[in-house]
Amino acid sequence: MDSVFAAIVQAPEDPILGVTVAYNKDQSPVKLNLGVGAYRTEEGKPLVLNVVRKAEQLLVNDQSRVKEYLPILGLAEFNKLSAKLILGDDSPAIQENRVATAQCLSGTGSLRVGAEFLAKHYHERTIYIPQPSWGNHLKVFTMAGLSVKTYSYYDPTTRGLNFQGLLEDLGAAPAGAVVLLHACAHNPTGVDPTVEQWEQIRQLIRSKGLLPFFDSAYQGFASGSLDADAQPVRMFVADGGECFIAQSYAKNMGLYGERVGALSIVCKAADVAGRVESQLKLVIRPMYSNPPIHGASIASTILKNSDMYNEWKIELKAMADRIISMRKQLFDALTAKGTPGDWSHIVKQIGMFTFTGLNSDQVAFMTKEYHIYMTSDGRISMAGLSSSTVPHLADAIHAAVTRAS
Ligand SMILES: Cc1ncc(COP(=O)(O)O)c(C=O)c1O
Repeated sequence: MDSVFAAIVQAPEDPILGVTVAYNKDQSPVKLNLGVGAYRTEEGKPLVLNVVRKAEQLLVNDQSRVKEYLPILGLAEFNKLSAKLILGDDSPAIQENRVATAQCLSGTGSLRVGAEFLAKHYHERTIYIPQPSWGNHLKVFTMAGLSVKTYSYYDPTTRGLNFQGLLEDLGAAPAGAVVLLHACAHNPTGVDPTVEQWEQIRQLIRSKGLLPFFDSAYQGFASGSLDADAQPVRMFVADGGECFIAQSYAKNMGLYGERVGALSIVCKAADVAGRVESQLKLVIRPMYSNPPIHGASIASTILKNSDMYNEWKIELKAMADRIISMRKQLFDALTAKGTPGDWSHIVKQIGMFTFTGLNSDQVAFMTKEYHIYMTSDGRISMAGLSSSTVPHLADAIHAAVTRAS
C-alpha cells in the first residue's frame, strides 16, 4: 500500500543551517565552515565557557531552583536577571514593575512568542525588518501571521548604513507598525547605527507611534561590553514608551544547545504589564507548555554571582577580541596579496559576521574549488576562522575576485 505521505516533496535545506549540512558531507581536509553562527575557538571547536562549567558544578546538588520555577514563564530569577542585563541594574521600568518577561527557547523562541502575542493582541499586523536581515526573521514573523515588510538598511556602495533610506522608509510606515531592530552587531551586515543615529531613529519611531521590537542575539559581541551593547535598547526604554526585547544567550554564554532566552515586553504601567504577562502565558501554553530549567539555571547562576559575572565579562571580551583579531588578519592577508577591491569594511564591521560583498557566483566558486562554506549572500562567520585558516580563505577570495567570469 502506498504511503499516505508518498506525494510529499523534498524540502530545501535551511539557507543558513544547510551550509553546515553541506560542509559535513565534504571529505576535503582543508574544508572550512564559515556558516556557523556559534563561537568557535582557534582550533575550530565549540567553546564551553569556564564560567559555564563552574555554574554547572554548583548546580549539581542544588534543588532550590525548582522552587522558584513559575509554570509557563520559567525561572523567575532568570527572567528578572535577563531584564536587568539588557535594561540596566537601575532601570526604572524594572523598579516600577512595568516589564513582563517570559523565559523562552533562545532568541528564536523569544521572537516567535513575541510575534504570536502581537498577532493576537496588537492592532497593526505589519512588521518592518531591515533589508537585509537574519534570514529567519521573515519566516518567524510570517508564520505567526504578521505581514512582513522591509526598510532600507544597508548601502552596498558605501558598505555602510543607508541612514537616509532607513528614515524615509520608517517615516512612510503606517502608524503603529512594528519595527524590528537588531540591538547590536547587525546580522548579516555587521553595520550598526551610531548613538546619534539611534537617537534619531528613536525620535522617529516614537513620533510616529511605531512599536520597537529589539532582537538582542549578540549582547557583548559588538563592543566587548555588555552595557555598551545594550545602549540602544536602554535609550528606547528610558523614554517610558513600549518596547519588545528578545534575548539570546546562545552566543554570549555559548549556550546554543541549551536554548536559553527571554522575551521582555516593557509596558507603560505595572497593571498593564501584569495583564500582558497573563496573556503571554496563554500564548506559550499551547506551544511548548513550559521552558526547560537547566540552561536558564546556568545563566542565572552566572548573572547573580558577582565573581562569576565578572569572569563571564572577561571571557566574553576575549571572544569579541578574537573576532576583531580575525578581521584584522583577513584584511592584512588580502592587502598583502594585492586582492583588488576595498576590503576596509572587514575591519570596520561589528560583531561575529562579515558581509564580504562576494556574490553568489563567487561563493559557489569558493565552495567548489576551495571547500569553503558560507551563505550565498557572502556572509562569513569570523568565529569560524582561525590564524591557520586565514591564508586559505584569502587565497580563495583572491581567486574568486580575480578569475575571469
Ligand atoms: C539576529 C539574530 N537573531 C536571533 C537569532 C537566534 O538565535 P538563537 O535562537 O540560536 O538564540 C540569531 C541567530 O543566529 C540571530 O543572528
